[in-house]
Amino acid sequence: MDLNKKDITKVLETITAPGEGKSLVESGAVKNIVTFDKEVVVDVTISNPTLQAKKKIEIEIMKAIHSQIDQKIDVKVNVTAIVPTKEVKLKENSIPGIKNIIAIASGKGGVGKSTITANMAVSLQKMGFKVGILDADVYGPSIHLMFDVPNAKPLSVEIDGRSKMKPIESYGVKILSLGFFTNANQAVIWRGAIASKALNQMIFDAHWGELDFLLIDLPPGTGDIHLSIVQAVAITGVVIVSTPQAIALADAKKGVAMFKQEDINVPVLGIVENMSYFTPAELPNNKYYIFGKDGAKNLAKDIETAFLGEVPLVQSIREAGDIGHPVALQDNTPLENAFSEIAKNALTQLVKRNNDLPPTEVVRITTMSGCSTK
Ligand SMILES: Nc1ncnc2c1ncn2[C@@H]1O[C@H](COP(=O)(O)OP(=O)(O)OP(=O)(O)O)[C@@H](O)[C@H]1O
Repeated sequence: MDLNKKDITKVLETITAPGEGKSLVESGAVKNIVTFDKEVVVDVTISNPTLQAKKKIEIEIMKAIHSQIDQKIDVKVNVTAIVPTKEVKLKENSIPGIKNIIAIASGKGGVGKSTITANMAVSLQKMGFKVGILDADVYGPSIHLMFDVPNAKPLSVEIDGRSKMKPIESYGVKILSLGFFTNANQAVIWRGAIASKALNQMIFDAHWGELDFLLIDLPPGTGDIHLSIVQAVAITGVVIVSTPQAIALADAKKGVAMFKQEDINVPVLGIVENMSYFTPAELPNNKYYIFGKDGAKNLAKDIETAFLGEVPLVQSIREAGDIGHPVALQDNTPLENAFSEIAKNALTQLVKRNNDLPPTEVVRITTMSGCSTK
């Protein structure tokens, strides 16, 4: 029996592309099919970069060809992951060299927004991406502490005849934090216009170089700084962090509503649930749902956004943050895996967002009573 491309295409039409709801053929995932005698080579691309996802699709294709055509066919599948390096054309206020800007927000304070930002950055860096963090948390910048560079002072470098601020690099992640410019012992005076100006400088007068991702650690709540940032840069998407506690969820909902507001219109990539349950070190199989169970998961369902994953309340996460060595730096531990799963899920949502939606526009305030992008 001679194989032909048409038969193989028909088989591939019966397989759904991961996370797409369309067939591999319809979604454009099939890049090439070569048939020769009893051999077939299929090249496909998927958005999930994990080995697991690649293996899964490879096996699915093999099984389908064997069961629908012939067991004896020698099937070779080449799976490539499309990483979101496709530059989203930011209409204006883009930062040259930065491909995706992801804001990390929470409604309530202290829910672990900075912890999630730091660990997501490390996970993405470990996957081979170029990552930067802008710590815009005016009320309590902590990224410089979590990356063990508490006293670093960014230097100025000359780029094309202009003086630029050079981010501090730690664990392969480039960092600019309001914490570099404030004294930890003084009350935070970065407020309103001063904070906005400092942020603008850290965004536009910094030499970030080439970055796949710039993560912005926002202050908690839905205040002026958020507005300053959406006016300053076009944010590709926002990740919301919440604990499962009702009061945190209510605030997270407000945060989501702000980003989804027609005039602001920043796509929400999904929700991360932090402090999902407590597991004591001496009882590693026990889970205590201190703040309630599945709250953020249910919220994600309610507001039709993706659930990106959960992180337990574990003493070592707090300790790692305090000593400036994020847990995601560990190798093959459950916590490292939890954070890398969250990073991968966020990536999948980002690829989807970049494929399906137009570039985000910056927000312009036109009247005192509201905002407008026009
Ligand atoms: N999953 C966790 N397990 C244990 N401790 C955690 C966890 N997540 C965060 N923490 C700890 O809780 C505290 C608050 O976390 P973090 O600073 O990340 O929160 P935040 O939301 O950024 O706070 P803020 O509102 O001040 O910006 C920190 O001491 C951190 O180490």
